[in-house]
Amino acid sequence: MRLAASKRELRAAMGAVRGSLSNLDRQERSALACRHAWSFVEAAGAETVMAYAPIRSELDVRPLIENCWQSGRSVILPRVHSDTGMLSLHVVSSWHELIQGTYGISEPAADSPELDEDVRPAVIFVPGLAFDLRGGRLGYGRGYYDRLLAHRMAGNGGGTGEASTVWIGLAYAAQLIPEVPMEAHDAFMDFLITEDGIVDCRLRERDSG
Ligand SMILES: Nc1nc2c(c(=O)[nH]1)N(C=O)[C@@H](CNc1ccc(C(=O)N[C@@H](CCC(=O)O)C(=O)O)cc1)CN2
Ligand SMILES: Nc1ncnc2c1ncn2[C@@H]1O[C@H](COP(=O)(O)OP(=O)(O)OP(=O)(O)O)[C@@H](O)[C@H]1O
Repeated sequence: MRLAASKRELRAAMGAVRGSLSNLDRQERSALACRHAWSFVEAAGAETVMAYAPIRSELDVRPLIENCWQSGRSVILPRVHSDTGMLSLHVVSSWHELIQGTYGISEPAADSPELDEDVRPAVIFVPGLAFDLRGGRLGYGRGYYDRLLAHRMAGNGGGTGEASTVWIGLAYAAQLIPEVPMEAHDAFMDFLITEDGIVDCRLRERDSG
């Protein structure tokens, strides 16, 4: 399928772009992006924040996680279930609670209590290889976040009366591209945050497929 092939090529190209930033660049840009993200969390009054434990050259979100802990917010990290393709969500209160999991990602241990299905984080910070200004996202190609949206956050933003979760792509500005090829199942981000600031993607025209 053409779309799958172009996503595959884009993954390789954008992985190389992200990996070509120097360590110092990545550190400085991550710190700036985390500052923007932190002001978002505070302004939104978000008390439960889902993030990720960075791998490879992903934007280092750890300063944001530590800000959340210091301010008494709850931080949620996912655990990968590669057999089902699902993520379980767990509250984590220190780095010591994490173990080395699937794909080398630090994650809550198997005996860490799982959040109930109906608990929705106020915001979710999502890593990726590339994003566009409509909120399009390219990940590693296993569909974990797409499935999280489909199974756990169905009706997100759909006016079900429950507070909806805000999805935020967190990336270096170098990862922004004109258009990520999107399929029907792909999750759009509500906002993008980079070292340059915060972009609201919600009002941009989206057509997927
Ligand atoms: N830090 C971080 N945590 C995350 C994600 C992420 O992108 N970053 N995920 C976002 O979904 C989920 C994990 N998804 C992942 C999917 C594939 C690979 C990966 O390394 N794939 C290999 C291909 C080999 C294979 O597929 O078995 C690769 O890219 O080389 C890593 C994470 C949940 N946690
Ligand atoms: N809701 C869903 N239910 C079942 N399979 C899904 C769902 N969403 C996506 N998938 C499958 O997951 C695979 C990867 O999707 P995609 O290429 O969009 O991944 P990605 O968003 O780049 O990856 P990731 O979220 O792991 O970083 C596809 O084969 C797709 O069919």
